[in-house]
Amino acid sequence: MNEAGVGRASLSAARHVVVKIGSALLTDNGQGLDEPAIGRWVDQIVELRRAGIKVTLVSSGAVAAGMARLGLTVRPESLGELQAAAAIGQTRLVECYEEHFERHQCQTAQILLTHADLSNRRRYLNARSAITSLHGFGVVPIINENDTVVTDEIRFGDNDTLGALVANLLEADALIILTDQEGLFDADPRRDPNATLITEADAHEQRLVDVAGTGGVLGRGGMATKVRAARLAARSGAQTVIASGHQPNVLSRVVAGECVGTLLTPHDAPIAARKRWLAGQLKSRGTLTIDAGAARVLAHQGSSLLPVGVRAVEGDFRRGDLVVCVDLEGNRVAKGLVNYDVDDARRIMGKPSSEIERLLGFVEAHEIIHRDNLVLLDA
Ligand SMILES: Nc1ncnc2c1ncn2[C@@H]1O[C@H](COP(=O)(O)OP(=O)(O)O)[C@@H](O)[C@H]1O
Ligand SMILES: N[C@@H](CCC(=O)OP(=O)(O)O)C(=O)O
Repeated sequence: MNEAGVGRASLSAARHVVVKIGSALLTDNGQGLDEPAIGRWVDQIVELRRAGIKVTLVSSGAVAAGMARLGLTVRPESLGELQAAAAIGQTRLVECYEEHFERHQCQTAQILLTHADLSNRRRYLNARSAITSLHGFGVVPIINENDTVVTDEIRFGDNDTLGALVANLLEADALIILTDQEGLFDADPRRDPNATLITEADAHEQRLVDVAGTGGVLGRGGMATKVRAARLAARSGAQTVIASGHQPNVLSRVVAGECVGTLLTPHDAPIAARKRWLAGQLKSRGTLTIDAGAARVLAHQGSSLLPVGVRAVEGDFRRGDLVVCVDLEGNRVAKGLVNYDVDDARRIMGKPSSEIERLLGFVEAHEIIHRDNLVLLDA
């Protein structure tokens, strides 16, 4: 266990885990769902629940199941056909889980989320309270991306990212990513037979990004999105384990603290819930260019951003929207919720806060972004 209270041993204290099962694993050689394997994961999830651990499942497999039902052997390229395949497959996917959970008299619920659901604070909180209520009823939530309504610009695409954001949303202790490999290797084992397994690392180590490659034919993101997911999950203090879903009793073994797969740990204390929500946001509505002094106090003193530190304003945003702060060289420094509409922000930029009233006729706040609504970005 390290100074942040993480490590294999602490996994045995986990009370809520998010389990993500990837496409590469769920499909039986590309021939539809591997239903017996799904049955085995369900048995393991039920085991965890009997041990008093809440489990939220993030499952891929809709497109793969839909392809099998449509008799397609190649993943469709057109968005419409992919969405159709997902719509057909999602019902089969959830039905399959339901049949297996019913063997244990355990109920399930389907939740389909889009990026917009997690980027709008109200919808985010609604999703959280619905999932929390499901756990209160003893039901296992099964989450997937709502593939039939998303377009390329607004999709998570891979379910690793979705799993991490769900771990943030629910403040889960761990994100367990089950895939078709034993874990993260120091090279893609499908290409390099000498690749060795990384058993444990800080999620933020640069070497992880260097070794994580893309996915296979059925999976979307490969290891690159799993490492990114571990970093996102770390923001709410969750540890991530990447492990093979083919290993017998993998879930119980991970939660028992056994050395299976790759453990990626957070190195910082969890940040406030609101900041975690901010950290998960992908779409910004504008950019504030800030001077060197402002960049310094944001990064080193945890200060709010005042209008006086803003040099330029771009975009089309309203009060409350998410904007990115860049320094004079264009490096992304922070993102946060802005207190003024774009035109007002332009009028007050570079000015002391004491002049806001004279310039606008009202004062919404002295800061252009309050530090509670601001999160720093990794360099
Ligand atoms: N360094 C690495 N270690 C392990 N697997 C890797 C690595 N780099 C790339 N991969 C590939 O990532 C694949 C798993 O990702 P992906 O196909 O997206 O699966 P999933 O659908 O389970 O998310 C593996 O089959 C493997 O070939
Ligand atoms: N939402 C998609 C899953 C996307 C996907 O395959 O993601 P991943 O399992 O992370 O490679 C589906 O259900 O087909």
